[in-house]
Amino acid sequence: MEHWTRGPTVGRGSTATVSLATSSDGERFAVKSAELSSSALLQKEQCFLSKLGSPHIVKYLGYNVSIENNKPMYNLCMEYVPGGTLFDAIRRRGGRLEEAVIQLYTHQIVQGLEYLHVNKLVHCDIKSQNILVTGETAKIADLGCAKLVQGVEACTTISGTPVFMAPEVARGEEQGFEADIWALGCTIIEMATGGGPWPEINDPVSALYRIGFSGELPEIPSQLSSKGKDFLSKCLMKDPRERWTAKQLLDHPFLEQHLGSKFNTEQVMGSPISVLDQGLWDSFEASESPMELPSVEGVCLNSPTERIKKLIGFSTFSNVPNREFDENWCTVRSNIDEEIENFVVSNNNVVSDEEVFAAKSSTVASIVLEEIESIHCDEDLDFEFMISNSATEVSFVSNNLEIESDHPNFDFIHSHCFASILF
Ligand SMILES: Nc1ncnc2c1ncn2[C@@H]1O[C@H](COP(=O)(O)OP(=O)(O)OP(=O)(O)O)[C@@H](O)[C@H]1O
Repeated sequence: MEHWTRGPTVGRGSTATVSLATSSDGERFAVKSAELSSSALLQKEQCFLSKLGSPHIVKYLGYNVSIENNKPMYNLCMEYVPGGTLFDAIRRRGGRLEEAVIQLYTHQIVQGLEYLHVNKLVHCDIKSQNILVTGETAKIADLGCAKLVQGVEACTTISGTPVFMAPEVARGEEQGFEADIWALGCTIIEMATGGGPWPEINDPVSALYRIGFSGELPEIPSQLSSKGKDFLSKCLMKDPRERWTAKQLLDHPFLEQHLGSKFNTEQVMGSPISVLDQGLWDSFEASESPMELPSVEGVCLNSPTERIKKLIGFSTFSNVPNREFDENWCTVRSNIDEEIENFVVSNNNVVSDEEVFAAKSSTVASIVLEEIESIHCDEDLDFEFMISNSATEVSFVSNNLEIESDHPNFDFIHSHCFASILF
């Protein structure tokens, strides 16, 4: 993906802009771009997408770094899906989809989810705005919030969109595969009604309390067939252990029956319209558990992680840590033979007090560990974790979760980085 030309913008999210692009041999594709300095989520998405291959997940084509307007841009290239999002399609269709179309799209989303879950990935942000459609095809997109589940433990960091969160996620307990199934249920409600699962709630904090603690369930749309209602009820089981898995849902009679797909694709397609700019429906990424609730105005929230990400800034991404910048590096632990992945964070302007040090270590650790887990899930690899003595740079190489060191800030690193303690 070296030679291509950026075309018109086709979509904007909170973290990136998506453009239509043309390769040197005339192929059209989509490029999701963010400034390199703030592309951590996009890079994480690249790591996930590059490992996946399913007709129900948007297809990865490559990535590169370009310089545009004197700024380095990180570009994730993927197939272009001309119909836009399912959210757009619902609006174009007059605010609701007929059951044959709901069934068709649901079937494909469940197939995509089953594929992700078999690969130990939780999408964490299933909603109509993250499903791309074209004619009779639906594909899961936007893996920016996705997480790799290791072993039987569900993720304890929480991401996603408040109104689509499952009760256990809203309570900040865990976010496993079951949470994607709940969000699928909410997406079916969107398709059937044109609205969200909790139409009467209009702020994220109320949504989280209601979902997590009221014991209520979203209303099942009355116009759905009995099979459709039953399918939805299996997605919206309060107890995640009782919720059906994607694999089970694939055998549900709602997906088995062939309602036919003779709907007018013209109506579902058409040019994408802009998405609602509504905090309640926007995603946020990785607040720690126990969960910190979003601010009322806030979309992207005042979680400690977000605050600190902003504080430190991500100003360098390089295959070689910039150790010349600060000569006094401390290797916290290393058994490295070969460098596999490198992530460097630096900010010359930050005062290097203990708090900032801890914050930097923690932020980098959480991002990098997720990144690394996603890349090398089954391998035991060499690793290195280094900190400059002035605490202005942190460097990770490869993937070990343990730190053993006599470093004076070891306690900070250990407790703040690896025990998921809020700071
Ligand atoms: N492959 C694609 N083909 C066509 N349009 C796309 C494609 N990928 C994304 N888009 C458009 O770009 C928009 C933004 O993309 P995306 O949701 O991936 O960005 P984001 O910054 O991760 O969003 P979010 O705010 O949910 O984090 C989408 O809503 C969609 O309209």
